[in-house]
This record gives sequence, structure tokens and C-alpha cells, in this order.
Amino acid sequence: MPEFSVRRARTTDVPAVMRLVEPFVQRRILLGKNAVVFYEAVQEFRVVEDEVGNLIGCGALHVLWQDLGEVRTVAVHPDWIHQGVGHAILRRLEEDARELGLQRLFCLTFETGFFGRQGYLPIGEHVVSPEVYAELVQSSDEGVAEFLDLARVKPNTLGNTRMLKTL
Ligand SMILES: CC(=O)SCCNC(=O)CCNC(=O)[C@H](O)C(C)(C)COP(=O)(O)OP(=O)(O)OC[C@H]1O[C@@H](n2cnc3c(N)ncnc32)[C@H](O)[C@@H]1OP(=O)(O)O
Repeated sequence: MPEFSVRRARTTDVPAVMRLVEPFVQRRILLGKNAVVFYEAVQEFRVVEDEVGNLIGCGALHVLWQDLGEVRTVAVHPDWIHQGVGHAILRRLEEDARELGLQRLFCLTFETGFFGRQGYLPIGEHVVSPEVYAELVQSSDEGVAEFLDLARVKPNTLGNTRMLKTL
């Protein structure tokens, strides 16, 4: 069984993370982001490396609200799919979420089977109270807009399913 390990991302991982996600951005599975956005978010990222240190997976956890986070940019190198890397990324992001005090994790995805088997359930429109909605809607973050299902991000969310897991 091939070995891999999950670790916190470093700034020097950003070029490899961008190379890993690029084919999925091209296929409109993941949202494209500029390098600066990856550097700004580097503390949110976990990466997976193989035995010789090649970067073969990544995933990020973004805090949305006191109890709520979003799992973002989960990607596994095509040579490594179906070997448990994706599940290992989610497990680590969930540990990070618990450490931060989060109780719910949101994701927006085409991979409903994969996330569903990890306990994520499709959600409707009203997941937060009107008071929290009014606060969240002020954010300029695209992920927050996707969570709220705002019209301006419909081109990003088309065909994706909004899912939520209670930790
Ligand atoms: C919020 C977001 O980021 S949404 C975007 C998600 N990312 C993408 O869609 C990008 C393209 N896809 C990918 O990168 C990957 O296919 C992912 C992330 C969806 C899944 O990654 P993988 O590493 O293949 O996941 P993993 O191997 O843990 O699980 C996949 C399946 O393989 C099975 N599996 C796990 N280990 C093994 C193994 N050793 N042998 C055989 N099958 C296995 C699992 O049971 C799992 O089945 P399930 O999906 O029905 O639950």
C-alpha cells in the first residue's frame, strides 16, 4: 500500500498546489484563484505528500462564522485517487475545525457521493438565522456568497450542491 502523509501547508507549497488544482479549474470543478489568494490563505491549507515529498493532495478550511466553516479546494492528484487521500484530507480539516471550535462545515461540490459518505448532507437556503445572514452578507468573500447562495455567484455554483456536516 503506497504511503502518504498530511501536513500543514508552507508558502513554498503554493506553486505545487496551483499546479495540482489547475486541471480541475480548467474543467470548472474548482474555482480559479490568483497566486496571491493562495498565499493569503496558506494557513488554511493542509497538503498531502507521498513518500518522496511530491505534493499529491490539498484541502483548506475557511472560517465563516462562530460555529461555521467551509471546506475548500479539496483536490487529489489523478494518480492517487481512490486510495484514501481525499478522506484523509477531510479528516484532518475536520480535526482543525474542531480545534477552532467550529460545529458545522459547509462545502459546495459536484462530488456529492464522496462528501455524502463523509456525513455531509445537502442543504436548502436557510441555514443561518436572519441576524447572522445580515452579518454574513456584508462579506466580500466569494465562499460566503456561495454559502448564502447569492445571485452574483450563481455562475460559480451552477450544478454544484451546497452541503453541510454537523461535527
Ligand atoms: C469543497 C470542495 O473542494 S469540492 C471539490 C472536490 N474536488 C474535486 O472535485 C476535484 C477532483 N476530484 C478529486 O480530487 C478527488 O476525486 C476527490 C477529492 C473528490 C476524492 O479524492 P480521493 O483521494 O479519490 O478520495 P478517497 O480515495 O479518500 O475516497 C474515494 C473513494 O475511494 C474509496 N477508497 C478509499 N481508499 C481506497 C482504497 N485503498 N482502495 C480502493 N478504494 C478506496 C473510498 O471508499 C471512496 O469511496 P466513496 O467516494 O464512495 O466514499
